[in-house]
Amino acid sequence: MNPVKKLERHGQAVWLDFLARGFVAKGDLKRLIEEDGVKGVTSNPAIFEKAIGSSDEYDTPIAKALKGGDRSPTQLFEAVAVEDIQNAADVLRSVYDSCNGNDGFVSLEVSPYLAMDAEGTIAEAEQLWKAVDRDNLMIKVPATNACLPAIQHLISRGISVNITLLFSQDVYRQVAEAYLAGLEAHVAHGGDPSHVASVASFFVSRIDSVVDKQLDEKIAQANDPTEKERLAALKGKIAIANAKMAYQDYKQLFSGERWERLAAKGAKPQRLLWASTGTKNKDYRDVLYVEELIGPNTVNTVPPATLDAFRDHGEVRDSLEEDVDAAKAALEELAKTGISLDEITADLVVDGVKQFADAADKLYGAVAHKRAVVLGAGLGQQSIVVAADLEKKVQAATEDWRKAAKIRRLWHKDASVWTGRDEHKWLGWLTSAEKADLADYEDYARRVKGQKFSDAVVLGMGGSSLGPEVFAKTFPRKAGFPRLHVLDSTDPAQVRAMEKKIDVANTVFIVSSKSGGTTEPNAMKDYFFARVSEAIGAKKAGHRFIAVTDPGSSLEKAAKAQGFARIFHGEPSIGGRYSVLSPFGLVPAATAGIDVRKLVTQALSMVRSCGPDVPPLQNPGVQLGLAMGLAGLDGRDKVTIFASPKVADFGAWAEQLIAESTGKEGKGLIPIDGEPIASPEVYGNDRFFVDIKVEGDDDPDHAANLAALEDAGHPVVRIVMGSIDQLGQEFFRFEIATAVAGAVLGINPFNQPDVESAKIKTRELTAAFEQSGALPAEEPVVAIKGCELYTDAHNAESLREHGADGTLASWLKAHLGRAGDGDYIALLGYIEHNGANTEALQRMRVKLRDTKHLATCAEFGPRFLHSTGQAYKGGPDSGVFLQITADEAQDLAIPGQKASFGVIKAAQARGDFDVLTERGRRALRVHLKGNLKSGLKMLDGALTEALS
Ligand SMILES: O=C(CO)[C@@H](O)[C@H](O)[C@H](O)[C@H](O)COP(=O)(O)O
Ligand SMILES: O=C[C@H](O)COP(=O)(O)O
Repeated sequence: MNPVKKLERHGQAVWLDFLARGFVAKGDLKRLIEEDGVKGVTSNPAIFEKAIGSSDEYDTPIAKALKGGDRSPTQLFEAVAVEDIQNAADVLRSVYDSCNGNDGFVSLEVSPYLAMDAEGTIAEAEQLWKAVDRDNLMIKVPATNACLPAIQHLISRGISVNITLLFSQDVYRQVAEAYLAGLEAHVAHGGDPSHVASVASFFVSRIDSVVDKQLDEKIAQANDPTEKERLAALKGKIAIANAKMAYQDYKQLFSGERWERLAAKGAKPQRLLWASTGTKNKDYRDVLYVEELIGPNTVNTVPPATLDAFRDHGEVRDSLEEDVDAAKAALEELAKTGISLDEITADLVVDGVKQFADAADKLYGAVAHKRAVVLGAGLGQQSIVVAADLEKKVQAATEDWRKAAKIRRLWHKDASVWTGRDEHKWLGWLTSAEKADLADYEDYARRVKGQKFSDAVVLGMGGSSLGPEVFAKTFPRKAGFPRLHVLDSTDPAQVRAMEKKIDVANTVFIVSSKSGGTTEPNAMKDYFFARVSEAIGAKKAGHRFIAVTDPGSSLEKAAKAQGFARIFHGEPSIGGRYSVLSPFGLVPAATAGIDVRKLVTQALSMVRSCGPDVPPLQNPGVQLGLAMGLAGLDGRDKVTIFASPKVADFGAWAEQLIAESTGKEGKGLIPIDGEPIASPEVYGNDRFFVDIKVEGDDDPDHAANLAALEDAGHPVVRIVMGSIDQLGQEFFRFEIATAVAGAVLGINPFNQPDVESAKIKTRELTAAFEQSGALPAEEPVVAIKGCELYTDAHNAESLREHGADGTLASWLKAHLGRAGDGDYIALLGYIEHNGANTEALQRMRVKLRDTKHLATCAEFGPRFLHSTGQAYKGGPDSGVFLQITADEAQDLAIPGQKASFGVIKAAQARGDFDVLTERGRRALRVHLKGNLKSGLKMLDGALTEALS
């Protein structure tokens, strides 16, 4: 008779420690049931990893699962695993029925990531139990300290449990106790225990692997041949002895009064299941861990190779209760050698969890990859090319992030991923897209459309304006909806220009401020509220205003008092620069008629791609963040962003995110946005290039330049969006990447301490104005025809030492001469942000870059104060700043305020400059007198001279 089948007569059930889709589908499982009397199947993360990860067998089922809509790797894995388990359970159903529910089980394990989390284990076990929905299912739960209560709880709910990763006799007793107590609770709640089954999976061969190794070490150290022999005699014996002793416990635990009470109600004993029974040591019989553990009411789950071997040459005898005394003696003998089985078994649990987590990482990585292949262009594509040394660092960090489960910890809001301060309070953005109330946005959009507004203007700064600005500039105007504009300035000319651009009587204003207390949006609100009141009457003016602000802010109070049409609440656990996929971005988007449902649905695909279940290697956000952060640590800290015409404004949003998040404590990344691409000679070795384009935005010259940069050894990241509808994906990719880069740099990416200090300085200056009617007087270090130069004594002295005298060019030359390798030069213009002025600054920055071969920034104040300003003040001391201010051609009063827009802007420029100089930064202010256009021309000329 087939030896496998013979085991049945000895009361032992053979289960198969293997599962794969085709194996069940092609009838192989059925054959083993019929021919070998196999009575069950066990699966574990390693088994699924082999089945799914190492074959293409699951490509079609995964693609099919994705047809119904995108899903996370966990959901995809569960979909295919549940189907596999159901199929196996259905094949085993006849066994289950013929054994009266005492056998014929198939086991599915909860995620090994939850091995230390009882609540998570319970939730997942209950969900899997429901999803598989088969009587002959067992949910596998590890026998960790944390999960013992979960075992008891699940049993008490009538869920059949296979307890896995069991090595020690002591823990086994606790597991049996959990089962008994769980059954008692089940009965107490009126449950029928005859429907509950359980096995305790006692791992065998792994014990010998470790014990034998330690014995070998001792044998090598021993001098006495008898001692060597004594030690050698224990090799290959301990795992079996340990299992035999556990079986003796089993007999005790499942007899006696307590048990009889449960048995009388139909309870089944929790059988011991021998797991890890494939022979690892080639010197041992390949059927060792089957032959030596045969006994009634037990299970042995064997891998296919062991099953084949046993069928071929296995010998059956009642071995489990043979020589129990010898087993006991072997364990005592082992203790005398100084090898601690308790320590070994405790370590094996930890190691077992790790092994399964490693397998799960591989499994989820494979599923994530298959998902990405199926989604194809539905997901923004990313490629990262870096030089070999940086690549090695990225690889090492990827492995470190995997081992330390950092992406899961990030999603679980574990502040220790960063500095361990209050980062956990600022992670609301991880789930903001998922929580978006799409029906409400759609309803709101319909109402906006109904009003037939000509324009919509967002009044806000930084995090409250840069996202909406990308929407406004990326999406074409939607018929029937207002044209979306953004105003983020206190520059009088800019405010006036916006007023001219719109039909004030027919415009909806979105006042956006998380804190509600920011100076600029409040000033802009007061200004336009007065203009609208003039146009349509004070009573109705509020109907044209919407507020987006965090609950309870001063803006909310004002909005209520002024009768705003609607107040949308932001989420206080989201910092401004991470808020674009929350009402701060989505309200303006909906106002402009952008399909918010599509935007969010698309964004969620990237959320899933960067999710906790996507290991670092396959996680695009983590990969980008690691590369960016590690390049930064290597001195390539100028993250230079090229954005193709269709998403040209993306860099302005990304630079705030990167600069404000990372630029602090003297560390950080300096984003460089808007520099036109050039050939490699003009760049230093401090660049990290990120190129983002929309499919179809092809420019062969740009592509050739980028390829040349890559060839020259610069790190180059290429991101290709399938369409502008994928914009939300890119917002999220960069958010995760920035958070990851922040962790690499060792800073808190969610605060902005130096933005606050400039705000304080500005408030002090405007308060002085309110009191005296003028800003405190200041003396230029030199007044030249057409301009005045300002700086602090320290900078002035240094500049004079470097040759600054009576001409603008000499001061510029001295100032720029202080910039060396690895530095950047920033032009900070407190002037109208318009086409002509942008062109003027761009001309100057390109000249600077091409002559000095340094990175350059061209920014407009006060907008950049809420963005890159953080890094300029708080980041690395590598900036050389040229602030540009100008006479106000025509100031603009703010209704109800003493200070005008011009005064506030001047105070902001001075506050900004004071903080820069107080921090010892290299800074010079040029104040242009008279006509701005001529002033900028003069500055350009002086710069050319200074650079010649
Ligand atoms: O726990 C059960 C069954 O309950 C098994 O699936 C168990 O995970 C496997 O037997 C082991 O993981 C296999 O271990 P090993 O042979 O790799 O040491
Ligand atoms: O980036 C954020 C800006 O400083 C604006 O802040 P706020 O939304 O609280 O007005």
